[in-house]
Amino acid sequence: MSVYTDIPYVTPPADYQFHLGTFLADAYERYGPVFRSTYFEQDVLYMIGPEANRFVLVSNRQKFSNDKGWSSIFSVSDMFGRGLLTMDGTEHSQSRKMMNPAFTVNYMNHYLPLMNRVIRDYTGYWAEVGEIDIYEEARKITFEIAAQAFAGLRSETEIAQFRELFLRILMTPRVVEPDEDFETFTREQAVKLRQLQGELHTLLLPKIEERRKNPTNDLFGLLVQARDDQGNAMPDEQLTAHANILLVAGHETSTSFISWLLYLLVQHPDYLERVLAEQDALLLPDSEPTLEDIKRMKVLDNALKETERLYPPIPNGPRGLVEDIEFNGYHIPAGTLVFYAIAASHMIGSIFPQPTQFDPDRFAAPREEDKKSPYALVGFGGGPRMCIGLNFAQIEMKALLSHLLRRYRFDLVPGQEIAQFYAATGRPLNGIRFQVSKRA
Ligand code: HEM
Repeated sequence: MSVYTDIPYVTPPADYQFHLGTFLADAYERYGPVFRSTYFEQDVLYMIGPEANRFVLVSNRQKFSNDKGWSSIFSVSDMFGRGLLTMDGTEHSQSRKMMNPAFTVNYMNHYLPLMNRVIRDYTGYWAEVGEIDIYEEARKITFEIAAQAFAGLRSETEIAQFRELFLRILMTPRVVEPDEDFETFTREQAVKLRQLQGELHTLLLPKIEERRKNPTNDLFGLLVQARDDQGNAMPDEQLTAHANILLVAGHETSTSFISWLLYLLVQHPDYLERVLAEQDALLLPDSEPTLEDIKRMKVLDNALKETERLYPPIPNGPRGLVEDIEFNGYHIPAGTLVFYAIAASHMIGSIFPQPTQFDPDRFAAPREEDKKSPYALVGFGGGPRMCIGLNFAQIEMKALLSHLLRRYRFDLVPGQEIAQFYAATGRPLNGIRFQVSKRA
């Protein structure tokens, strides 16, 4: 058994945040499924490929802490409190059990009318505007849907206030403190953050009170009524932290995903034709998709999977190791910061041939490349901690694309520099601009 320091160290190129997946997949070909590197000036251990993903997400998952991953490198708990993404152990499994019923496919019938309404309100005028940045526009839509669905906010003023507070929290810069070797918040910033969190909490408290008096069956209502195995309700702080984390995890990721999905379809007109044929067969031009329609959109489904593979909004799943492990002949000590590498796993040529090519049919029978290698496609994570918002996100994205593609024609505005940039999440760095006209 080799020791930790024997694990190869791979120096990232200066522009690695622009081609994280291919850079790491090349290193995987040279060094195998485990190597050390640096991300955001912090030492990390990459674990790559289906076996590594299964090891982290399923077979040895108790030895990996989400909180020591997400909160140590990206300060998620400092910014938004402890929600599902950053909990561990029993605290996590109890909360997840309480929330699961609000995220099943069939429960999506509760959210679909809201999604359709927000989509229609925000996109109805696009042909008149003529040019849009899909990243900017999709963010407005996903934020509004998430604020209404997860935090019960209704009025424009409340949602605007909420968005403003969120942005101020997300924009609080982290620095490298003299006594630390990684980025963190200064004491002053920590005080400011607590104040902003207090304001978020104050905004949500009346929503909690309303739901205590008059139970509702939206997600926030279900959380307010939920009881753990001992019959205890969640404290207010816990309820707001959950709502905040759902909003953070839920809108940024979908915004980036929608932008790349539209971009890829417009760049591949032959496949777009097939998506349009499917839409026209299922729906009239002005009708709104039902859950049953959405479940039947198989051609669009495969385009979603290919977008997940090529542009996963979360490039790595960070974990703090809480027990020593042995992996691939190495002894890895507790305390190591591990990334299970999502974007890189998707670029392994022996699993996904010609991995940089857009080819949604790789997911159709008989090829089904993802099914032949379980845990190779992990854009939504995997195992018991797989993204709880998977159904919500997929239905929201398919409803939006269905709405847009049946009504509009999209052409890329020429001369733009289009690039994916990865930090904690990925996004098209300069947005993606389209000319929009009514579909003939
Ligand atoms: C395209 C959209 C989305 C993508 C690509 C995505 C991706 C992911 C990934 C990769 C994970 C696992 C992270 C890890 O293992 O460390 C995750 C977890 C999570 N996601 Fe999503 N997500 C999306 C949408 C959403 C939505 C809409 C919600 C809102 C409900 C959401 C809420 C969460 C939560 C709460 C977790 C933590 C689950 C747990 O640990 O039990 N996500 N997501």
